[in-house]
Amino acid sequence: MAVIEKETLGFQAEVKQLLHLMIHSLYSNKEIFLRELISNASDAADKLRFEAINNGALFENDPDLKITVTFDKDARTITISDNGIGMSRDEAIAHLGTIAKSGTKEFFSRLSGDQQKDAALIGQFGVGFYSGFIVADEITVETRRAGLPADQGVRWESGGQGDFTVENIDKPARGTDITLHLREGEEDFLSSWRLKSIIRKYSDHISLPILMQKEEWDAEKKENVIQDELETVNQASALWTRSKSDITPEQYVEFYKHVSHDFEAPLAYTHNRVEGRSEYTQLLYVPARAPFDLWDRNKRGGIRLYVKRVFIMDDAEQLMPVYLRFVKGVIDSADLPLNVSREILQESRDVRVIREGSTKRVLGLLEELANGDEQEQKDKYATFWKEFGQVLKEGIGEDQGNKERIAKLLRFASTHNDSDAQTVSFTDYIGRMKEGQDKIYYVAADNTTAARNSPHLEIFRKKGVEVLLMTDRVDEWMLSFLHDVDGKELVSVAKGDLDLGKMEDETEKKKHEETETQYKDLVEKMKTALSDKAKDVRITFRLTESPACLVADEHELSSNLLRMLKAAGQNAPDSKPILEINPDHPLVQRLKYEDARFGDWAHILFDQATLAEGGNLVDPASFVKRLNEMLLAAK
Ligand SMILES: Nc1ncnc2c1ncn2[C@@H]1O[C@H](COP(=O)(O)OP(=O)(O)OP(=O)(O)O)[C@@H](O)[C@H]1O
Repeated sequence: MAVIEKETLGFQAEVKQLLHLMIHSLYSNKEIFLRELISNASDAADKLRFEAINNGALFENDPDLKITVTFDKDARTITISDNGIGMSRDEAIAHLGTIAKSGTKEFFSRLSGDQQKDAALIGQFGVGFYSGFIVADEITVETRRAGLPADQGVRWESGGQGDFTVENIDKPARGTDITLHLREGEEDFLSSWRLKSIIRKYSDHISLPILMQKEEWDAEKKENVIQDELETVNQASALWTRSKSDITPEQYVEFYKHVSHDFEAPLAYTHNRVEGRSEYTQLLYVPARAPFDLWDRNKRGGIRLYVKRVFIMDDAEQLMPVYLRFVKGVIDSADLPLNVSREILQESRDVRVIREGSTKRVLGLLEELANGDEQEQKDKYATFWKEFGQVLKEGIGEDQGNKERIAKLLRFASTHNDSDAQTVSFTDYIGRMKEGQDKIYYVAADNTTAARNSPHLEIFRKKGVEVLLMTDRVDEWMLSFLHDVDGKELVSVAKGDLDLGKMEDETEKKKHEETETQYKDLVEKMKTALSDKAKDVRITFRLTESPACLVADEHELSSNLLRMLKAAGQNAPDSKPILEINPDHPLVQRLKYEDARFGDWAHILFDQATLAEGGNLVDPASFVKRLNEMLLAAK
């Protein structure tokens, strides 16, 4: 091949920013660099094993995959070597000079300059290879991609400032050696004991052997790494294949960090082997924090698929439904063929069985937290709900089979308390239902303040009936799939004719009928005056303080949903609302005797009701003009 000279290239701007931030905010947790580099080495071995399924020659007669960690006190270096897939020149430039991760833009936009907060964000984003620069002021990577000839090795070097160099070298052994030239003051790491204890702490779960030199080496040994002088410092078996009783909680946590690239411990996990019709092992985790790309529904995989312990793919999205896209972990199938592709996964019956089983497992895990008696479980569920509740709601529409289980996991803000936190479940609500109440009431609005101030709530407040506040964007979409819970119909307080069922007694009903007759003429007159705005006008008993409110017809989209659709630039059908007026309000009573200005009054009532529920007026200027005229007329 044509010899390419050594070239100097600049880091992508984001890499420079990340490096700077990392060095300044992760110094209190320096040792994680080793975990990150070992994690990459292990991934590189997984990738080689996978590619070798169809091309055994890639093993180059060296099939025993391993990671070796050595150090040199005099040269002040630590080297992490693997005989995994390695990198070509182009790959080294792309992978070690840019960040090609989803959520990158979001991550940078959230940085605040506050070191503590940013350190947490970096941890969440994942630092990977670049974390080497926390302890090193120079990193040399020597690598050769499996299958390329020995003269196509690559040396990548950088001081972690603005640029790096790449040049071709001879590298007889495939794989990657990463040498860290330690910064002044970091000599602590040049100790066999220290390195071993870090590896045991963070990387014991790695399924390949991690070898370390037993003691300090003299010059001769350094020249030629002698295998006999190396010892394996980890258990070197895939964690999920071990029996639960042999795995410590710390090991579960570290394994999570390896598969998820998260710095924080997970909220909960479930590990089990399924035998019978379908045979697989699952180790699934619920993270404690939403990733930056949670809302990217295309980037949804957190599951690594293995077949009989051989890594097959990352992000195996077919193994989890979209609404559980935050779940991370490993699924190891004994039934799938090793050469399984994403296309085959899509059609496979085995995959369907695994997805159904895993979904049930995750829902079970969430139920354990949600229904747990201990405070720790309650706190964890609250965290889960805050981070992932909105995504879980998608499941109501997407997973008919588990709809009832998911509904029980939902949490809402409610008029039962003054908090905006979503803590009330349907079960809580049903347990507090009033005598004679047979429906679950909710109000949908843009935010909890608007929801609480909705005039539609007045009668509910008066009667002491709880109303759930639906303020998340997905709520109304979700509710179009959820009509009842435990046989109790879900009813919007702003839709259809108000039906309080048995909560209204006979005397009340009779009184209402009489009032309706009294107001018949007024209602007709208003219908004519507002024919271009309102679909209908009617008397209501749902208001106690406000003169009027708008409601949507039973089967039409609510005005809140229409507003959201329009704001999102979607085609929303133009449907007129129904105006309901409160016969007990002095303004409405006065209208009975109004003649000259009747039309103006009617319009003002209608516009007011629109404003009260957070809507926009079609013709605000006319509203203001009418209002001013009224104010002037009032002496
Ligand atoms: N030892 C290695 N062998 C082969 N390729 C490697 C090795 N280390 C890193 N790479 C390549 O460099 C890429 C970038 O690594 P880096 O650790 O920065 O990110 P990552 O592993 O993709 O994700 P994260 O930052 O979340 O750890 C890897 O995806 C991989 O392609």
